[in-house]
Amino acid sequence: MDWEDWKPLYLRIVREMGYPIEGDRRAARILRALLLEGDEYILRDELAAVVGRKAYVFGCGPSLEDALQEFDFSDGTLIVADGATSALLEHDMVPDIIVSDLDGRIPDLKLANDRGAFMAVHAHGDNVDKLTAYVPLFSRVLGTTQTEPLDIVYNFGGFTDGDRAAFLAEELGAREIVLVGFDFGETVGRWSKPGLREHAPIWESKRKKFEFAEELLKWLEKNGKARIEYLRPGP
Ligand SMILES: Nc1ncnc2c1ncn2[C@@H]1O[C@H](COP(=O)(O)OP(=O)(O)OP(=O)(O)O)[C@@H](O)[C@H]1O
Ligand SMILES: Nc1nc2c(c(=O)[nH]1)N=C(CO)CN2
Ligand SMILES: [Mg+2]
Repeated sequence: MDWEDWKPLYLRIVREMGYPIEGDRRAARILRALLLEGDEYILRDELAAVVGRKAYVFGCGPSLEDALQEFDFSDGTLIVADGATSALLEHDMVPDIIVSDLDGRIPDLKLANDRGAFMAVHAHGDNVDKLTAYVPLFSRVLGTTQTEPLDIVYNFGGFTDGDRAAFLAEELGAREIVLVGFDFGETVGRWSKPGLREHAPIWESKRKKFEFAEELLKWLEKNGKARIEYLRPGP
């Protein structure tokens, strides 16, 4: 997605969420500097080579666990939103790509990365401390931003880790995107935050994030090239 197409959506998000744009810009510059320092960064084409025609994108909704038990995912690229990494590892699956703003369980992200997963690490105004602490731990890292892209820090569109993972899949060539554990609704899945032991009732800022994520996925369905479907486990 071009920055010019993304910009109006982004401006609405920051206005409604109350994020200072300069904070997001600064985070992108810091991520860029960390990537250049560490020399473990990758470019778009290297990540595109990992994405097949069919991609499963795993969110952290409460249905994730049942879906992992019920379905077979061997015919597509496995792209996880952040904490969903831990759920896949518990099912002896290693994601191909982790899309994260680094608020998942870092030891699990690191384990999956050591086992071959590529990282798409997102910079925003509220995760600079996490970027600084954890980016140097990882290999094969592609940087993303939600403001203007920089040379090695990309903006494929998308806001939350989940919908951003779908935008990344589309941009890197997937033409069938299957969303797993994308329940949204009133309950935040337990994989969403390292501190959560159980699924939790939604809180206000998360509700706003879910609203944008759903809207953006509808936008992608309408304007993207990929067919998007939701996979839901049986009752
Ligand atoms: N019910 C749900 N509970 C949790 N995540 C969900 C749910 N439904 C869909 N998702 C998707 O799964 C993703 C999980 O990622 P993660 O929990 O790290 O959130 P995030 O985008 O980093 O937001 P936050 O900054 O609030 O943690 C979300 O971004 C969201 O798009
Ligand atoms: N500034 C800012 N940007 C974000 C944030 C956040 O908390 N602050 N959370 C995100 C993950 O959903 C994506 N983008
Ligand atoms: Mg996250």
